[in-house]
This record gives sequence, C-alpha cells and structure tokens, in this order.
Amino acid sequence: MRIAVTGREGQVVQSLIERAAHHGVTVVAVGRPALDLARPETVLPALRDAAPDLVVSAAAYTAVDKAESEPELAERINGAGAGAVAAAAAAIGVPVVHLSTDYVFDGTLDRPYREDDPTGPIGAYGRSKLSGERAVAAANPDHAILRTAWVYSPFGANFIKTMLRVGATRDELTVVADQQGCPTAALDIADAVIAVGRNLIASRNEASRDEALRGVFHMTGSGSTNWAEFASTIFSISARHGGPEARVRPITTAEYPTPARRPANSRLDGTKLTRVHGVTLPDWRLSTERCILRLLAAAA
Ligand SMILES: NC(=O)C1=CN([C@@H]2O[C@H](COP(=O)(O)OP(=O)(O)OC[C@H]3O[C@@H](n4cnc5c(N)ncnc54)[C@H](O)[C@@H]3O)[C@@H](O)[C@H]2O)C=CC1
Repeated sequence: MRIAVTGREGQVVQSLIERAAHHGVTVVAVGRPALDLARPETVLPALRDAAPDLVVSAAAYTAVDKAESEPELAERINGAGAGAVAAAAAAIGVPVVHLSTDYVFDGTLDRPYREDDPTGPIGAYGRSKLSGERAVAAANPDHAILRTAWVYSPFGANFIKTMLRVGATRDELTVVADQQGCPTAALDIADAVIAVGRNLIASRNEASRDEALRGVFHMTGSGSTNWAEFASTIFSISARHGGPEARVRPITTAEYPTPARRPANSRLDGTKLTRVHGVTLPDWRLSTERCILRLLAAAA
C-alpha cells in the first residue's frame, strides 16, 4: 500500500513515516510548497504525482489560539483545503482518511462524545475543522473522518514536550484541572490510520463494499484524564526514569485565560471504531510512558 499524506513536519506525518516499515507500507509526505492547502489548485497535481493507493489528510492549521485572530486563513486551510484533498483523492480514485478534532463539540455533555452527538464548536479552529469534515464528506464518499484529541509524540510541539522542558527549570507549575479529555499518541494514530486505510481499500469493489466502514469515527487513547492529572503523570513517569520533575498545582480554566475557549469535556467515545474497524488505541498512560522514555533517551 502506498500512502500519500499531506504535510511534512507534523506529528502525525512524522509518525506515519516512522511506522511505515513496521506495517510494510510506503509513506510519501506531500507538503508545502508543492502542496499548499491555502492554494487548493496545488493539491491535485501534488497528490497525483505521489500515485497513492490511499490519501491521508493530516496537514492542518493547528494554532488554536491564533485562529481566533485569523479565522479566514484557518477556514481556508482546514475547510476548503481539506475538501480539496478529499476531492483530489476522489479524482485519483482512492479513499481518503481525514483527521479531525474533539473541538467540533462545545464540551458541555457529561459523558464521552459519540459520533452522532450534535456538534457546536466554540472557537474558530473548531469551526474550521467542522467545515473540513463537511467538505471531505461532500467531495469523496470513500472517506473515514477520524476525530482525535490531545495529540503528543516525540516530534513537533506538544504538551509532554512542554511539560518536560518547563519542568527542567521550575519546581512548580500550574495546570488547568477542569478540562477533561483523552491524550492520544501520534504513533498510535499512525497505526490506526493504516488499519482503517487497509479496511477501506479492501472493501472498495462492489462485492466487498461496506458502507459502515465509511463516515465519522472517534479515535483517542483509551481512558481519560484532565490536563493537571496528565501533567502529574508525566512528571511521575519522568522522575521514575531520572528525568525532570515538578509539582503540579491544579487551577481552573477561569484562572488561565486564552484567546480561544476550549471544551470542558473533550472525551471521545471510541466504541464505534473498535466495533466497525477493529481498532482500539492503547491506554493513554502506556503510550505516554513510551513517549517520555524516548524523549529522555534523546536528551541524554
Ligand atoms: N495536535 C492535536 O492535539 C490535535 C490534532 N488534530 C488534528 O490532527 C491532524 C494532525 O495534527 P498534528 O500532526 O498534531 O499537527 P501539526 O501541527 O504537528 O502539523 C500540521 C502539519 O500541517 C502542515 N500545514 C499547515 N498549514 C499547511 C498548508 N497551508 N499547506 C500544507 N501543509 C500545511 C504543517 O506544515 C504540518 O506539517 C490535524 O488535522 C489536526 O487538526 C486533532 C485533534 C488534536
């Protein structure tokens, strides 16, 4: 299987590249300048050149706070840009696996969100990603939209790397404790994306076509936590392995104002992905420990 993934430097892109050999697949990363989601006319030629069996739409405008001051650019990249990727996959005649987010919800529900719960983004980033979901579904019926959350990896910028960096110089830090969610390893996302992509490809001809494999799925690490508990867990794992450690003082979202509002409940229910695609991501603590061990080894 030959996978073309959008973006070059992203956490999910890097993870797909790393996991390719393990799964016996080829991953071609297609990013700027050849493919620029802000310039939809670049998308089809760049993806066609990669001659894929599957397109993975992982590139996005991911600066959640900055999106509040440049919503049009976020919308162009995450909405129209995502639609152009799905349309290009359709033109090439292959399925698309598109990554979306917990931020399509308002976070007011008191249980993990299911795929058919009403969306209602509370910020520009979430609105742009919801536009992207709609554009992808409209452009290519052969799609799986995987909503994930709280992504971390040994690559790029993420919460675990920030905690370890800040923890190296401070004894105590404050972290919000009233936002719940499911930390998700980009390397686990890569494994899941490949499994889902294989299922889509295997069910493409008339005899094997299975509509249940298409649509929206929730895909996060198993279990759930809040940011303060996530931070404490990071430091206790790090300390056990001789890495940085800091005390975590839980605070409320009201005490830590940011330009973009975030959903208080970001938990996603992954039951459908397990039932339909046979894919369950590992417990967030296990993958968190794996990521920290790699980061500490790289820093040693
Ligand atoms: N990071 C997170 O916590 C979460 C991420 N997601 C989604 O998962 C997907 C992957 O996220 P990450 O790998 O963490 O993102 P990332 O921020 O690490 O990487 C984003 C990638 O998109 C590329 N990109 C940005 N603008 C572009 C443009 N105009 N044209 C072409 N490429 C462009 C960047 O160069 C980079 O390679 C994204 O769709 C994101 O919305 C969903 C939920 C949470």
